[in-house]
Formats: sequence, C-alpha cells, structure tokens
Amino acid sequence: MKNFEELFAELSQKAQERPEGSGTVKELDAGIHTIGKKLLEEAGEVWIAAEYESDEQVALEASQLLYHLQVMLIARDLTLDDVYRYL
Ligand SMILES: N=c1c2ncn([C@@H]3O[C@H](COP(=O)(O)OP(=O)(O)OP(=O)(O)O)[C@@H](O)[C@H]3O)c2ncn1[C@@H]1O[C@H](COP(=O)(O)O)[C@@H](O)[C@H]1O
Repeated sequence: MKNFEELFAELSQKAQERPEGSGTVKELDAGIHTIGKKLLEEAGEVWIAAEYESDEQVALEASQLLYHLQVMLIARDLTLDDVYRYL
C-alpha cells in the first residue's frame, strides 16, 4: 500500500526516467487535454459510485481520480507543495 505523497514521488520519477510500458508516461505524452478528459471522467465515476455503488467502489474510483490529478500536476511541472500552500 502507498500513500498520496509516495504515489506522487513515484509518478515524478516515472516522468523523469520514462520507463518502457509506463501508463503514466503514455498519459503525459498524450497531453493536458487528454489528461483533463480523464480527470473529468474519473470525477464523474466517483460521483456515480457515491450515489449508487459500494464503499469499496467509491474508494477505488477516488484512487483513480487522485492518480489522474497527480498526473495533471506533473504535466504542469507543479509540486505537491505548490498545492499545499492553498490548503
Ligand atoms: N494508481 C494508478 C492508477 N489509477 C488509475 N490509473 C489509470 O487509470 C485507468 C483507470 O481508468 P478506467 O477505470 O477508466 O480504466 P480504463 O477504461 O481501462 O482506462 P483506459 O486505460 O482505457 O484509459 C487505468 O487503466 C490506469 O491507466 C492508474 N495507473 C497507474 N497507477 C499507479 O501509478 C504508478 C505508475 O504506473 P505506471 O506509470 O503505469 O508504471 C503505479 O504505482 C500504479 O499502480
């Protein structure tokens, strides 16, 4: 199991090292527009899961939303501290 900050560190490393077969590298290469669509799709899935599905499904969809949000931040060269300063 990993936490939010550990995932961000892992994804940042993938963005730098660009290992073969990484979905993160593929998504970064697809660009902001594609990442944005994925982000919205996952946000919708969290909403639908929260209305109609199990706690486990809500947690799963939330994890995917957080993942795509992190990919978007990395695509814009932002760090978690850039976000935390507004919390
Ligand atoms: N946590 C995630 C994660 N959450 C979501 N996703 C991606 O988001 C997709 C989930 O979206 P959907 O449910 O819509 O599934 P799908 O319809 O098959 O999505 P598409 O691939 O077709 O877009 C998955 O297929 C993954 O591509 C993730 N991809 C990677 N990670 C983690 O990120 C790290 C780096 O991964 P790689 O870059 O692939 O090595 C690893 O620790 C992974 O566990």
